Amino acid sequence: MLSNPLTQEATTAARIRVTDISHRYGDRLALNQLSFDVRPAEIFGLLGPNGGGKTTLFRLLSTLLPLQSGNATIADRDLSTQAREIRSVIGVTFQSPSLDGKLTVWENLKHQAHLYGIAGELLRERITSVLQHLGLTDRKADLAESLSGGLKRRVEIAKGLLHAPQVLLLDEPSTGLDPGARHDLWKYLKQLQREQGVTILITTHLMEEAEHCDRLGILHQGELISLGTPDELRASVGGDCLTIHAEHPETLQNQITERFGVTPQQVNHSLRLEHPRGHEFLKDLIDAFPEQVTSVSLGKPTLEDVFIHKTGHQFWQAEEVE
Ligand SMILES: Nc1ncnc2c1ncn2[C@@H]1O[C@H](COP(=O)(O)OP(=O)(O)OP(=O)(O)O)[C@@H](O)[C@H]1O
Repeated sequence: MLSNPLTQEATTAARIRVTDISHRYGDRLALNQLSFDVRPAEIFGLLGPNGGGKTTLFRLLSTLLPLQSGNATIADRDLSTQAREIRSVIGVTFQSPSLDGKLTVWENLKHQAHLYGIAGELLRERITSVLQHLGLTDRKADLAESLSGGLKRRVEIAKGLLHAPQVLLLDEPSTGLDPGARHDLWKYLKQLQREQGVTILITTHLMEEAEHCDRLGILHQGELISLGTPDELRASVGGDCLTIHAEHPETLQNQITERFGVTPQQVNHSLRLEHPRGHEFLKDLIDAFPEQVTSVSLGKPTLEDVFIHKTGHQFWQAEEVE
């Protein structure tokens, strides 16, 4: 169905290249000098709390918003001068539903194919192929409105794949899906990547979704604050993470600094500390302040810890203050 991944590999090392992109809405700087590459057949996630700038970047890359500053290429086409060509090599799935509930799955796909000038035997071939790849063949005659949320999302993705794009852009693909449907969706995305060499860029504010990506860029207040594989990002946090609860966190923060020469971060109403040997430090901490410490948790760093490490905010707290 889709073009051969080997021929795609030959063209360039970056399937998407973003260089120094900034974007303003009036006085508000929504994106600040973003630069990153997405490699061929990679699943790349843009992770960030609401308001971080994901949707703005997504709209720029999907050619819905004109570039104000910086540049980008997708499959070697220039975003500012070749938007039409880019539209022919990308498939886009937006957050908002786009299916016509009164039409069948097949009819929804047929109308989408017509938009790309696909008709006749090719149309039948393409629809049959995407239905098969997305496990939808036995639902082709069902009305879209009768499908579960997970199946609808799959049909949305099928629409984006009809013209055999090299690059798939997915805005918050798991939002509103139950865990089973999320699991299925990821199975299909990985299959697309593996078998068809499709490059996939997703935006997400879900940590568990980010874990599925080959690499991640973490966006906070319009800036790319971290870039790497989930393992690399976690390794960037020094050692174990301790979260310490106390009745008077500020007082305890000062006492810990005086006693141990390290200053925990205050995050919400708790204290947070990274330590290379967390279990040993935990014991020393309890021995030193048995009355003040009400509870402590110790764990290996998570992506949430990466976010706190870089910003001093909890992920969800960052969403609320935006
Ligand atoms: N049309 C607009 N006019 C003014 N400000 C905007 C507009 N769209 C977005 N913004 C602002 O730009 C910043 C980035 O928004 P954006 O929607 O790109 O973030 P996001 O990470 O996608 O968040 P969400 O998941 O909530 O959509 C936010 O501060 C937002 O309020």
